[in-house]
Amino acid sequence: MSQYFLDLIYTLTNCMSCFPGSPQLKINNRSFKILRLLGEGGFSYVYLVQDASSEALYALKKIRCPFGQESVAHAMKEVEAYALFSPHPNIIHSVDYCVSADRSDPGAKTVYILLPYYRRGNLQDIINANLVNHTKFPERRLMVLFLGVCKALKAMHNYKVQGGPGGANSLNNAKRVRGEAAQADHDAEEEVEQRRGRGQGREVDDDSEQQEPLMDGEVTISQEGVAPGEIRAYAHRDIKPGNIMIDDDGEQPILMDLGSLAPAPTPITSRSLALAVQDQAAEHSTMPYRAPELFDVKTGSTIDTKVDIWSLGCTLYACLVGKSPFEMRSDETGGSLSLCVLGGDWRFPDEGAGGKKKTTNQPGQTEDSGISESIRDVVRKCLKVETSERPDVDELIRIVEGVIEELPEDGSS
Ligand SMILES: Nc1ncnc2c1ncn2[C@@H]1O[C@H](COP(=O)(O)OP(=O)(O)OP(=O)(O)O)[C@@H](O)[C@H]1O
Repeated sequence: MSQYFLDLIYTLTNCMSCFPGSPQLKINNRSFKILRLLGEGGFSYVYLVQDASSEALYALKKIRCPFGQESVAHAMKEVEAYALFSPHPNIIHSVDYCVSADRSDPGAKTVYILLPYYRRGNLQDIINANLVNHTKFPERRLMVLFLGVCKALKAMHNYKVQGGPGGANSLNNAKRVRGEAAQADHDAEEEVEQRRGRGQGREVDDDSEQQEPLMDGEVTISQEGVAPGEIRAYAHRDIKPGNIMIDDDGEQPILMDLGSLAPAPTPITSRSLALAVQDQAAEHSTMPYRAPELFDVKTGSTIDTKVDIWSLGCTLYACLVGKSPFEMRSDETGGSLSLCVLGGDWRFPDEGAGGKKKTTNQPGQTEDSGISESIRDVVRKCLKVETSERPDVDELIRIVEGVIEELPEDGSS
């Protein structure tokens, strides 16, 4: 009960808007004006906010956790994930976070994550603009962006556990890296840490809460049992154009939405684990970009980082054509999307069965959607139903670098 009143007081004074309707909120001692809604997902809203003192713009992700500790722990895994790969030029990092109690429902919490704001939007926004304006990505620029996403994935797929005592604990890493990121604001940060020790922050800093025994099939970003310096691979599991922001320079992609991150490989040792992983994929991995092995998880199989390589193939295709290859195919055939994915049934718009170019009404002429053969090959390599036939991220990077080298400068062909 006393904890509830502590939460309530903290909430009223620190985290939520003080007056209903006021577009202001405070996060760990900093005031922000809410400017507008940027986007929303299943349990979250993302707002554009402005620091009241510095006027800097940020994106604020508000994750509702209506089911108490379990859903808070899930949101906290996303917080940890933002710190895990920081700093990386192609992976989003968080600026700050806090957990707040819900005034009307004591069991419910809200996790706020402050993120850098990317004003150019994401790859899906560019795809939409291309469809409306009948324009296309310049191929070289697209492949440079694609290479940046591959590099972000390399950091995840080849992640090395940080060294030092406690280095094998992801939450410790998260705190350490976050501390580094906040050096410029050291005094304020120190006060925030003290505040966390006293009030609402206790919830997020309590390691025991993060280390509860795992249920069969539960996925965490824990690094237990992996020595510092050893590889602890992670799969993003929700690669899609909407999760790739464009940096303000317009050149670099920024991989975001780390809520689906999961350790890899995951050996599927039981039927219940297979179903748990399948359910998790249904919840977190967007269907048209989801790998076939996540639609029908087989006992005895292993789910690994190749799920992201598949999603990369779908993402590249969507940038070239406007839609995921399987959305495209199921629209064409009227068949179910999952059957198209499981059967690897997709093609480029100017191709017929067996990858042969479609003929036009003009005798001897074939259709041409203007996509370079070398780029088509990258898509083909990623979209192999058999996981062992897909390249790993290192091989993919080599292939993409080769493609970029051979492509003419945009606008010069
Ligand atoms: N840092 C940011 N800068 C600018 N816009 C952002 C930022 N983060 C998120 N957005 C916008 O908010 C939308 C939703 O963000 P995000 O994908 O993190 O939420 P989600 O609830 O996890 O969504 P999903 O259901 O796709 O998993 C994004 O598609 C994007 O348009």
